[in-house]
Amino acid sequence: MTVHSNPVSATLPTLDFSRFHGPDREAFIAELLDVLHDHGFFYMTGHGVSPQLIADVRAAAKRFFALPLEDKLEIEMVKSPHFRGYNRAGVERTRGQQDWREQLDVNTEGEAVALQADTPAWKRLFGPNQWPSRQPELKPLLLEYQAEVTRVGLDVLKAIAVAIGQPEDVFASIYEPQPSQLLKIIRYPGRDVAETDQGVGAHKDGGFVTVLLQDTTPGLRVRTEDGVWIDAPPVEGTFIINTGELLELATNGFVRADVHDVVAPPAGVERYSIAFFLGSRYDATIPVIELPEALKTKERGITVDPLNPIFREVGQNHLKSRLRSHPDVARAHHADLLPSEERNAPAN
Ligand SMILES: O=C(O)CCC(=O)C(=O)O
Ligand SMILES: [Fe+2]
Repeated sequence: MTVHSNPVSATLPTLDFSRFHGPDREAFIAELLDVLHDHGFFYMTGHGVSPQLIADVRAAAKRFFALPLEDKLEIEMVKSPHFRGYNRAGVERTRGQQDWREQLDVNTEGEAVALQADTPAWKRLFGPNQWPSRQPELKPLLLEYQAEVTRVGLDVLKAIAVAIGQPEDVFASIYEPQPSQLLKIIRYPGRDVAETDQGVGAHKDGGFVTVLLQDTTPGLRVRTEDGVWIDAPPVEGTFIINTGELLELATNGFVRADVHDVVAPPAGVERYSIAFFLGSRYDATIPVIELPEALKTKERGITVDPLNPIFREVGQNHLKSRLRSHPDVARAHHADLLPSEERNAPAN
C-alpha cells in the first residue's frame, strides 16, 4: 500500500444530530444533503450515546485484546460457520491484500438455520456469536452497545431519507423487523509488529451506514471524489458516520460512499477502533429510489469495482464479502460455495 501525503489540510464536516430533533431541522437537513453528496463521511455529535457506556466498551475491548492468545483463539472465527469470533492479525483480506489488525466480530445474536438443499446460502450467516469464557462481562456490554449504535444508525438513516426528499421510513420495508448488524472491536498493532502498513486496505463499506468509534490514535483516511486522501483523526465525543454501497446503489450514485483505509500505526503504537455496520435484512433487494428532479441531475450512476462486484440481493452480497474477507472460514465451512481451485488453497 502506498502511504499518500496529504496535500491539502481538508477535514471532514461535523454534524450535530440533536438538530434533527429540534427547531433547526430544516437547515440541518440541507447541510446533511451536501455532505451525503460530497463524501458520505462526517463526524457526528449530539448522538445521545452515554459517555460511560463508550468508556466501558473501550476498556473492555482493550482487556479482550490483552487476554492470552489461547483465550482469544478459544473463539477463533474459523470455528464459526456464521463468521463470528476472533481473528488474528494477517488473516483478513481486503481486495485480495492482507490486512494487519486483530479483531472480534459480533453480529445479531441468533440461532443457526437448519439447512436444506433449497435453503438460500446467505441463511448460513445466521447463528450464535462466540464469546470468551475468560471475559464474561464482554457479552452484555457489547450487546448493549450494539443496540445503542443500531438506534444511532437508524436515526441517521431516517435523516438521510428526509434529506433525499423521501418519507423518514422509506427504507423501513427493507430493514424491519431486524436490520443486519455487524460490530467489530479492532486492534491495529504498530508497524514494528505488522508485516505491512495496510491496517485495512482501501474499500467502501457495504451496508446502509457505519458508526465508527475511534480511540486516540489516528490512521483512518478518506479518499474524496477528486482522489485526494484526507485524514480523519479521532475527535473525542464524536462518531464517524459513513454511508455504504447500499445507499449509493439505492440513489444511483447521488449519495457517495467514499473509499477509505487505515494506515498501520507507527512502531510501538497501537490503534483501537470499534466499527458498527448497519445493513438491511438479508432477504431484501436494494431498491432504486426515485429522487426529486433537483437531485436526480446530480446522480453519478454506479461504478462497479471488478475486484469487488456488488449485487442488489443483500444476503448474497454480504455472504460474498464475508467469503472473500475470510478465506479460512470459507474453506472450513463453505467449500461447496467456492470455485474448485479455491477449495484446497493453502491458508494465506
Ligand atoms: O478502524 C477503523 O477506523 C475503520 C475500519 C474500517 O473502515 C472497516 O472496518 O470497514
Ligand atoms: Fe470501512
